[in-house]
Amino acid sequence: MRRLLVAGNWKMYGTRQSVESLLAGLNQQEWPEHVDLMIAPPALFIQQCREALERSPIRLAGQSCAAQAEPGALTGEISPAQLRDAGCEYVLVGHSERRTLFGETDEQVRQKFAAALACGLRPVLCVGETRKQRDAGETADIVGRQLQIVLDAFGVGGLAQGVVAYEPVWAIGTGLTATPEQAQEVHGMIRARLAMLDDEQAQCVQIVYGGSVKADNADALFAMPDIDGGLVGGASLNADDFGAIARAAGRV
Ligand SMILES: O=C[C@H](O)COP(=O)(O)O
Repeated sequence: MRRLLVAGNWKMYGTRQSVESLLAGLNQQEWPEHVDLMIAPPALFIQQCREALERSPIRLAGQSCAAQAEPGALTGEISPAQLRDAGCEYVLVGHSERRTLFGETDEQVRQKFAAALACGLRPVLCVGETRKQRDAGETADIVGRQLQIVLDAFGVGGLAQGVVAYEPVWAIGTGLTATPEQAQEVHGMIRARLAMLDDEQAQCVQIVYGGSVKADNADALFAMPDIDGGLVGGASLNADDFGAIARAAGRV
């Protein structure tokens, strides 16, 4: 039986003060047992989060990382080794905002996935199609290609050391959530694709959904057989909402 993961991606939001009050709110929540919890704050706040969440089940993640594990002259980058050293256990790779706004390629995503694994981090591989691609019936091809680049290098076993996050780009930050059925269709397709290569490992891979997950749609999404939790953006900036989403995962 797979555990569910509820992950918060704070993106480029927060000040020291707002983070302090968000962390205080998170520490007042009742967290469900048997659910993995993680937040990805801006790197500047990782230390602050680590200290405040010392006694919390919430684990930490980087929002991205450099494509190499070794130190180097890469101004502005953060290596996966540095994230690990700072107390992170996860790192997002290939978030659609990195792909579309910063031009990250599949090859760079593969390198980041590799570098994260080499440093003992669990990479969260983000995949998903745009509205235009969905309307053109290309969802399976796009998501399949984004997965394949990692599968070619590491197989299903390598992917199982991380997490897959299906995030339809058209549902991110738009309030337009994929219906549970739409999301399940893609999650099921991903699982089937992995199962063709290695059924045993495929059943172990956590596939989480991201795209306007809220307290009031989380139950329906998490009830789907191949939706193993959520990658939550906007709603993770409110401690009560994030807590409610985590408790929805606890009810599965
Ligand atoms: O990483 C999180 C996703 O981009 C979803 O963001 P959202 O919940 O604000 O739509």
